Amino acid sequence: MIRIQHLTKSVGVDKIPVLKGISLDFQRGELIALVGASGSGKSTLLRCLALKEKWDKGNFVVDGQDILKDPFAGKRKIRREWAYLEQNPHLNLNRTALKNVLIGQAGQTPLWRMATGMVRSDDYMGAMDVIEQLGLLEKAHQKCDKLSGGERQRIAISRALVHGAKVILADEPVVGLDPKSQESVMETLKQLCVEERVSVLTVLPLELAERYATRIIGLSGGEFAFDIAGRRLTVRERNML
Ligand SMILES: Nc1ncnc2c1ncn2[C@@H]1O[C@H](COP(=O)(O)OP(=O)(O)OP(=O)(O)O)[C@@H](O)[C@H]1O
Repeated sequence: MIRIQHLTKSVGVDKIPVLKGISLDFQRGELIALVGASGSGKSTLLRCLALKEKWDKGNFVVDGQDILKDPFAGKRKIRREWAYLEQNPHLNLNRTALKNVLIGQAGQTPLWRMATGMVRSDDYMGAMDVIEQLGLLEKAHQKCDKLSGGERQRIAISRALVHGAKVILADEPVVGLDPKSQESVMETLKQLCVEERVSVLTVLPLELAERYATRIIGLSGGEFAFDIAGRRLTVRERNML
């Protein structure tokens, strides 16, 4: 289980508070959508959870391990087991989809492997299995510059899974994609939650949140406005954002 308690974060020289005491528990297999107005703190929350931003205060416990108490061990666990997906995934466009999946990102892979691109044959089989599971088998040997936005996002998801992600943090993973690609990325994330018990915490537009998420959290001014499961938002909740 993942437990976040009283996460606070302020930014800039004036120490403007962006997250004001966020507390959240979540379990394996949940697909949680974060919704909220621009500037409400959604990206900052994901970046704090990915340990890409320093927390001002708060507790962060994952599978019983206190992540902030021993920052070295904590960072290692989060880097190994949590994947942070950005709107435009960082892929090496001159390499094939398969190579991108195999080689991984900084922090997941030894530097020599990133530089040389050398991989073991066992790893090939595992990566191809995941690529097939995500419906991209025929694209595996294509260079990433030939892939669509949705395919690139699914390659980034494959890469996260091959490198052992148990939790995926995704910041607007479908922004700029056509409706069909949006659907394929969202179906992929949903399938991972149901079948592989991966947890996904993602910033989404409201309509996709209502369609795909098992839980919707509304953020307003750095605080949770609501946290609902198994239903659509009421008019009152929509007005809170
Ligand atoms: N490093 C920083 N320095 C100054 N202000 C920052 C910094 N990082 C974030 N902010 C401010 O904090 C607030 C929250 O930003 P954040 O990116 O988390 O919002 P968001 O909800 O993800 O917005 P959007 O939907 O527009 O991406 C914004 O007002 C932003 O300008």
